[in-house]
Amino acid sequence: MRRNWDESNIRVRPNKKGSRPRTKDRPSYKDAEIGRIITVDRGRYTAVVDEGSPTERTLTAVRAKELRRNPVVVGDRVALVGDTSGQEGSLARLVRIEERDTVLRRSADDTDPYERVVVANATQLVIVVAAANPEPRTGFIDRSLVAAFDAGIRPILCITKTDLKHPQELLDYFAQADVRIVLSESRDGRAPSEEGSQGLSPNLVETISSLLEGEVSVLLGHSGVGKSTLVNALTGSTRDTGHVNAVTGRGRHTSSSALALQPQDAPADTWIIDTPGIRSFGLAHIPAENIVGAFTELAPASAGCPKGCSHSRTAAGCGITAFVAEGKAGASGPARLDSLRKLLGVEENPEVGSEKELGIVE
Ligand SMILES: Nc1nc2c(ncn2[C@@H]2O[C@H](COP(=O)(O)OP(=O)(O)OP(=O)(O)O)[C@@H](O)[C@H]2O)c(=O)[nH]1
Ligand SMILES: [Zn+2]
Repeated sequence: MRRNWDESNIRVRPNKKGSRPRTKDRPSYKDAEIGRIITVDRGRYTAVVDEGSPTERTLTAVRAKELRRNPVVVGDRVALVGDTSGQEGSLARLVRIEERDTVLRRSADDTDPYERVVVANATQLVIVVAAANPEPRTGFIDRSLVAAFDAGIRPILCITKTDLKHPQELLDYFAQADVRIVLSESRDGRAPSEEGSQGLSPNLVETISSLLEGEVSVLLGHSGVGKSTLVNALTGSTRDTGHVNAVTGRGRHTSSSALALQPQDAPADTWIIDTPGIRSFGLAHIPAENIVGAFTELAPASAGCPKGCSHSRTAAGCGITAFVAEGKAGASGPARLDSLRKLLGVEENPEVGSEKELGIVE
């Protein structure tokens, strides 16, 4: 059964005439201020109101009863009432979640379709992997691409540590796929955390910054790939203190699973959402056609499949299988199709098919 935590699941019962509920059931909160949620921490929400205006404030809020069980997540735009001064000790009341443009979701794993909203209103998913140390895993990247496709947000693959190794295999693997790839490396080939290292070059940081400008970008990556290095270079903050407008005074590693940061000198609508608690996406809630759809170079070939085709190795008349066999998906076609089958759960060889790398933590 598909269960949603999304607000779309909560329906307001129409009154007898079938019209909208009476006004008295729908407080309008005309004086409410609209803010963006930047952290969620044990029932306390941190929001920035009036982004980019001279009166920009970061404030703490608690949810109002009328929100019922609707989760409020990082990236949400919310209506706030009560004490919205943002002064120390002040507490606002969060009374409404504005309609979301996008919703990035995940399941706990690939079998339990119980899904959660990870981040709202993101426009890009930046998948960060290292060229080496740790070795990149295409399965993880493909899985993340599926999550982005399902959410309708643009994926960007950022390959770090290219000073250690040129990521030729990865570039070949994604040669036919519709995904933007950015390479990042430290200037002098030394780990940026090393004493005396020159870190990332200003040009590189500028290139990446321009990709993020005006976007709400979710950064996702395994531990050690250089995500903090990147976030720090982009936001001008230092590790563990990376923050926004220096107002909340909280470190990066709160118990929250995501945190929105604002790069220095970026337009007010530019946000980077770091996801320290999320290592990968379970895909159980995603329909098969969206898993196929994320494999952009293979998906069109599914038009030639019989109805309900599993796209497995033995599926009769599978258009994708034929497309790849004819070499039309390029040299990486067979490897991409193997990966697609794993994510679809139709890989006959369980040795290959088991994807036990999820390691999702909260
Ligand atoms: N050679 C090289 N090392 C890098 C590069 N980027 C990051 N590193 C090093 O890789 C190590 C991990 O980088 P972090 O930025 O802490 O990685 P992270 O992904 O944030 O890891 P967690 O904080 O564990 O989530 C550090 O020693 C960095 O200095 C790079 O481009 N080249
Ligand atoms: Zn097929």
